[in-house]
Amino acid sequence: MFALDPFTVLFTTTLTCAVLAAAMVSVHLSFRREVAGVGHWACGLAAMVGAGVLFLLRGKLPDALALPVANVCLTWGIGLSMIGTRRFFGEPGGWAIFHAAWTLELAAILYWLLVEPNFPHRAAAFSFIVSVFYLDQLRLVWRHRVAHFTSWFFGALLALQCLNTVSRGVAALFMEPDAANLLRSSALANVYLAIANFMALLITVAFLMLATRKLQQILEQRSTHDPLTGVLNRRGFLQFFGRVRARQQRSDSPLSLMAIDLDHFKAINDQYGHAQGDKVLMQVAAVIMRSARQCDVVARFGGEEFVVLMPDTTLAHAQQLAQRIQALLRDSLQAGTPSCTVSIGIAGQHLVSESLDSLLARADHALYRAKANGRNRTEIAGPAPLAA
Ligand SMILES: Nc1nc2c(ncn2[C@@H]2O[C@H](COP(=O)(O)OP(=O)(O)OP(=O)(O)O)[C@@H](O)[C@H]2O)c(=O)[nH]1
Repeated sequence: MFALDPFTVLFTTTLTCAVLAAAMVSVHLSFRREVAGVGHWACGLAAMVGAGVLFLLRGKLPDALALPVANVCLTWGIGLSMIGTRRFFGEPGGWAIFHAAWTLELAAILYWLLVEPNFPHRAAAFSFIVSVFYLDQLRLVWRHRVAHFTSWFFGALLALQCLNTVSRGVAALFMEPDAANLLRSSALANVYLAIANFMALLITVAFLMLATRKLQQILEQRSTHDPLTGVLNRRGFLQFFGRVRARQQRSDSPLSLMAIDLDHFKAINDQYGHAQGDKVLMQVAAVIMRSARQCDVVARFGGEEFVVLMPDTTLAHAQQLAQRIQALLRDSLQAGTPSCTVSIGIAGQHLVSESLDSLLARADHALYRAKANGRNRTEIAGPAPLAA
């Protein structure tokens, strides 16, 4: 049977936790607004380092002091990672469980260390208490599960760790008294130590993988969306256009494109200020989104111009949508918000070979006509020249 030296394992685990805590602090400082919960994880790891140091100093400090403080630090560490995971998934609370757990742990250790010394009961109490933290995180991962490796990896590790701690608690209560004592080289203590050592590393890495994936999704979203209105930007629009175009070429269905421009927007900015102008832009974007169907692609092409790509849509249907946007904009004016109208140009793609540039140019041309003809109106573009 292989035997692990408990002190060496404890030392490497403590060192690993310290390195991971530093990594978490760095991630937290760089992306605290984008990814929540990393700061709690960093504090949790720091608490675990404190616990590790105290366990390593056993013999040099009185047990009556070192053991209760080390156990409470460890409970804080695991509890804080639970709070961090909750924050990550956007769930508030968890502090009631956290405070109840560490107070219970402190009471249990003081009682079974000083009043009625009993190591198995101490080990069982700690194991069952921290299992609650792992179970809670497992519940969160299940509730927010996504079909991605990181989600399953984190969940599987939490389940394994939960099983590991519960088994140690059960073993402490029902097997020979020293079976769960990590400082004796029993088979169970070896297995528990080996798993717990890797888990501290793996669970933290799994959480970092979740955080990195979230960050990647946020950055992707930022590179393809307009930050003010939340609709697609030009880059995001081009990506969608490629997909819509491929589908359309297969089905040979009609496709329409609408260019929308706010009327006299400069006057709104000048009269009410830039902040009010921004609010108007957001309101117009919301109205367009509300009017469009789920399959339509809405984008802001900079300034006060929006574009809507409508797959499977004839010019007649696109015109109805334009009317709906103008009516909704009239009705949705809020008290205190400057009134605003839009001019719209629509182009229908008759030739599948017509390029996006040509389609946009025709819609823009129709839009200029709408402006020239008095604004707050819709104009339809003429057919594409055959060369396009
Ligand atoms: N508040 C705000 N204003 C913007 C933004 N982007 C562009 N603008 C302003 O939009 C205005 C556009 O003015 P113009 O191109 O003259 O158009 P307009 O006043 O709407 O006139 P017409 O289009 O002819 O009806 C400028 O004053 C820009 O400063 C933005 O993100 N927020």
